[in-house]
Amino acid sequence: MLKIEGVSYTLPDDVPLFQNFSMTVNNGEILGLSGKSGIGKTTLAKIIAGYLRADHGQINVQQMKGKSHSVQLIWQHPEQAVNPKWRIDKTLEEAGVPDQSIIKKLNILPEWLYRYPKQLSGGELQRVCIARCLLAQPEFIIADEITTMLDPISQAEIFKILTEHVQQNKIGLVIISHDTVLLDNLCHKVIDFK
Ligand SMILES: Nc1ncnc2c1ncn2[C@@H]1O[C@H](COP(=O)(O)OP(=O)(O)OP(=O)(O)O)[C@@H](O)[C@H]1O
Repeated sequence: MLKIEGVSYTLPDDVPLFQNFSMTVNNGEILGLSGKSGIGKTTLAKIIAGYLRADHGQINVQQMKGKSHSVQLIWQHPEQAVNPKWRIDKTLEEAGVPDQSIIKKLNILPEWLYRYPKQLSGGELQRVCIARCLLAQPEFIIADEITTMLDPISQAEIFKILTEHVQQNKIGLVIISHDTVLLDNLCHKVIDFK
């Protein structure tokens, strides 16, 4: 279980962004998080994944597998989430267990492995980032507007793969999106972050 309790965050210029936010994500649960632009969804995602520290409150992960990187964030902009000097094979090797079934499921072509990130399209690179996340065998995944650069068919494919994988592996998934229809279709529960 991932428990977020009473989390508050203040921006560097002393403006409070959000206060006393709580939510719980169970293993195998798919939870949607919507809310207007600039309200703080990405900031909350960074706090949950450990990239930012909250002013107050707690993030508790009750681990089933006891792994150190139990919460993984999939970023909105994949080109900002990878080392531009590493070829794709190195990025994937660093992630963890080299599970070829995940690479295949995400349609990552063998020829991509020897390229650098800028030699892939945004959508192709996002598939690599999703594979990297799954290879790390997280217990919880935060997917922050991960398909904004994809056409509707690719978007549906990506979410089908991701939601099937999390259900099969009892991973908790938080999908952050402005697309409330998408969230209603995919999630067990949707929270309006306001
Ligand atoms: N380092 C920073 N310094 C100052 N303000 C920041 C910083 N990072 C984010 N902000 C501000 O915090 C607010 C929340 O940003 P955040 O990216 O979390 O919003 P969001 O809800 O994810 O938005 P969107 O839906 O547009 O992606 C925004 O107004 C943004 O300008």
